[in-house]
Amino acid sequence: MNHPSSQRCGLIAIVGAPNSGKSSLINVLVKNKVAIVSDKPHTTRQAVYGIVCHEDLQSIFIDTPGMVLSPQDPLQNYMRKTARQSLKEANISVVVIDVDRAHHKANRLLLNASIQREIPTLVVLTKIDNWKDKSRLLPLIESYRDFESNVVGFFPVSSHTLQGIEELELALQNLLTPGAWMFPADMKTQLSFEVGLSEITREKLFWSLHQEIPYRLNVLTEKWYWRKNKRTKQKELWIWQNITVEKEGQKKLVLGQEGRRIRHVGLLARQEIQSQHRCDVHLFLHVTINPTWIERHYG
Ligand SMILES: Nc1nc2c(ncn2[C@@H]2O[C@H](COP(=O)(O)OP(=O)(O)OP(=O)(O)O)[C@@H](O)[C@H]2O)c(=O)[nH]1
Repeated sequence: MNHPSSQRCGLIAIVGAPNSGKSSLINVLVKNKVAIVSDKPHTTRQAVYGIVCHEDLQSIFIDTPGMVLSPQDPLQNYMRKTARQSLKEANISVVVIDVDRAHHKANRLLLNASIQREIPTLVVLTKIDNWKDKSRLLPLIESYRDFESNVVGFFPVSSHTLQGIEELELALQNLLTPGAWMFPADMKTQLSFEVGLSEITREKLFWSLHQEIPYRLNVLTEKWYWRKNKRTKQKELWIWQNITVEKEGQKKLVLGQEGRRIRHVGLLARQEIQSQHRCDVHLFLHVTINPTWIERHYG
């Protein structure tokens, strides 16, 4: 690590409407998968830190849950509070706007909240790979003209093609202020090992299930340990996870016909954990019903 006196550091909140592309952006900025991604809203439930160190600089990106305008249950309430809290803690904010949903009410709400905090605010217009005709971007930026004098700038990007990412990285690095690093140089996220494992399985469930059900379930890593295989002498990771749903019908959907869906989810999760930890993985998934898990967890 460099000498603390030359270090610069910053907590950068990534906020935006649900499904706007916040987690995808963080993964690209961190150059590591720290946050799970899916095409369903409310994939991110808690603040996830993605930490990047470069020369004297440490950027700590906070992935936040999509801004819920009218919370319908304690989980959505918790998600809304988490997004607001992250904005309070941060010293830089990035408001992520999906170009195809540029006028989502959350965008202006978050821009106002960030500007009120008097922290540098960047507007990221993401998913520009979806637009062949880039001249459409100008009228979009124009429609946010009233914020122009209060924001650092508008940054059109794509987390898929990486277009515009370098410009965004440079702008963010220039905003980091002198201060000792908050995390060790080799740390990529604050999530614990077992929460990271649960998130991988939750992502595969989000991919595999239809709109509403993924949101109504939870994954908990109940037990895990490393073991050395006596025959191969290689280390293995053994994991037991519990998937909680609210109703019998949801359990049936998670299991799928003759258990096909849960086996597929298990296979995808196992493959990702194996490639992350470069070892054999044994993953056991169990589904239980608890009609009040959301109230118990978040109420
Ligand atoms: N075409 C395109 N799709 C993107 C881009 N960034 C994200 N997506 C897609 O948009 C969807 C949502 O992405 P996420 O990164 O999970 O969005 P999020 O804002 O973190 O979502 P929540 O946590 O649910 O609020 C996924 O299907 C992504 O693959 C992009 O730059 N281009």
